[in-house]
Amino acid sequence: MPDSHDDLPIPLYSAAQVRELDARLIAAGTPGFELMQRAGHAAWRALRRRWPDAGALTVLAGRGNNAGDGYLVAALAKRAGWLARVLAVCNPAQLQGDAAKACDEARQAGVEIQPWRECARLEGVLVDALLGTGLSGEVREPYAQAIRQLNASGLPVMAVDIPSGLSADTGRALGVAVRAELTVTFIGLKLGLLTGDAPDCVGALAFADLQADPQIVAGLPAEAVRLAAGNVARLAPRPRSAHKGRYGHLLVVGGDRGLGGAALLSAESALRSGAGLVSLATRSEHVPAALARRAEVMSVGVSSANQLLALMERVDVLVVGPGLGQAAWGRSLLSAAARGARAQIWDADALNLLSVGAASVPANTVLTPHPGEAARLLGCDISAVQADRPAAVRALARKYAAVAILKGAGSLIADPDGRLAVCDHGHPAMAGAGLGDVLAGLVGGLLAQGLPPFEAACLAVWLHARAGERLAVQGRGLAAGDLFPVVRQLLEEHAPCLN
Ligand SMILES: NC(=O)C1=CN([C@@H]2O[C@H](COP(=O)(O)OP(=O)(O)OC[C@H]3O[C@@H](n4cnc5c(N)ncnc54)[C@H](OP(=O)(O)O)[C@@H]3O)[C@@H](O)[C@H]2O)[C@@H](O)CC1
Ligand SMILES: Nc1ncnc2c1ncn2[C@@H]1O[C@H](COP(=O)(O)OP(=O)(O)O)[C@@H](O)[C@H]1O
Ligand SMILES: [K+]
Repeated sequence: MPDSHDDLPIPLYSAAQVRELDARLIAAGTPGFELMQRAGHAAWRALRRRWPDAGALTVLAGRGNNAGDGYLVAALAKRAGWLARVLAVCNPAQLQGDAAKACDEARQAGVEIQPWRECARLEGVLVDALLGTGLSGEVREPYAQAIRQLNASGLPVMAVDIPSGLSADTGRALGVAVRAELTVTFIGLKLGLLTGDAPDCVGALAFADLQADPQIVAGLPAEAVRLAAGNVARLAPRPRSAHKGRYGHLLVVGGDRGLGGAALLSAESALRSGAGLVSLATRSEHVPAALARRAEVMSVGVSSANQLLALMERVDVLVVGPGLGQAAWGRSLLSAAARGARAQIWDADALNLLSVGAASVPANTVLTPHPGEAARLLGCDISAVQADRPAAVRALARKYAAVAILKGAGSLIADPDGRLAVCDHGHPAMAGAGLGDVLAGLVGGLLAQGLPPFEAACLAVWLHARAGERLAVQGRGLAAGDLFPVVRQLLEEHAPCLN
């Protein structure tokens, strides 16, 4: 399957940064209204490409420059012979600057402009030009009502720049947000288009650079990067003389009573990503099943911290937490693991124990919380994590001086130095048990093969999400273990084992 997001840029910006880009472009000689006209044209082109035969559109317009873009789309549609109407949530007499000019242009083109009412008739493709990057705070009335009406209409919706109500910084719906089928965004890709509530609001995402001078754009450091084939790390090809000792020895620690499968999934995932040697420290009663399922994994029963410490002497990387439980067994193994000077991945119950102070995080650790675990680690509730996922993952990385992966749609990876990456791949079919265990093993397998923690985390998240997408064509019911052959295949496509 081709990477359908390949045409999107890599850098991601906040709303303030996009405003700064606008200002720099204007200062360098491109008038604001010229940029708005380019935005109008880009949006109109995208709309016509997606709905060539619609023949009618209704623009819902607010009062800022986002509305200006919408008025210009209406003017272009009208001149192309479409039925084009604008429903104005803000009295056009109150529009200012470029937005007022755009409204005049729509009038001159013969566009019908009417005040928006709750009972207003909607027809054709709906163009959401209510709120753009100027949104601040929860959506107020009557905008909220207009958004609800648009969402309830059952008609196709194109969002201009960003679905109204969605925060360009966090991807959170500020009370309510438009659910678009297509979003056309301008100049810089906004971080909030890729995480949080965005996957349910943005629809297909198209990008238009508005012919912005690439040097001016490159002059502004981005807030984050979007993970893509071109910017995730590659494993080096293996020399013909390769031997397993060069690709790391990884030890998975976990699998208390009733939870044995989680640790085994992580171990198999590490094995399937190319780790040289994989061991599993688990409850003795799980060892026969582990050996039967994966004879390649050296499965050992451990009942004490000392046994684990002895095993740790021989390994390079630890994955601690899958199925670890929070009882005495898991606690003592976690505190033993925390004493080891090894690169580690802490997942699941290792994170839950960490949140209650049962251990402290060693250097070179990757934390892999889902939003519930992240909330416990940060001492807040899940809604606070989801309200600002970029801030939450950054806070975790800082608090624990570790690389942190905040999982869930639009997974984010942060390091303590402030690097931030976002993965807009993945699929809701991945919302099932064990997918996180596979990710933890994958990060570990890549660390074992020599990638640094942040690079290993980014590549693992990207491979995992891409594998989920490939499998999701078959629909729900994806079993975590289904990912192994697909991750292997993707890894080879991305970085072949041999030159
Ligand atoms: N040259 C350029 O810069 C280019 C910009 N471009 C376009 O401009 C867009 C940014 O335009 P912008 O900055 O005018 O803001 P925008 O999003 O239209 O809305 C601002 C208005 O919204 C209102 N409002 C705010 N919060 C609210 C709330 N919670 N609930 C309700 N209302 C709320 C607020 O109203 P007020 O509070 O003032 O009454 C304010 O007046 C950008 O997304 C892109 O589409 C392109 O044309 C390319 C060139
Ligand atoms: N809707 C979704 N879209 C994209 N990825 C998802 C979605 N739901 C779950 N995932 C991914 O699946 C994995 C689930 O991990 P986790 O919740 O820890 O599961 P478990 O603990 O059962 O292993 C994470 O990597 C997450 O990002
Ligand atoms: K909008």
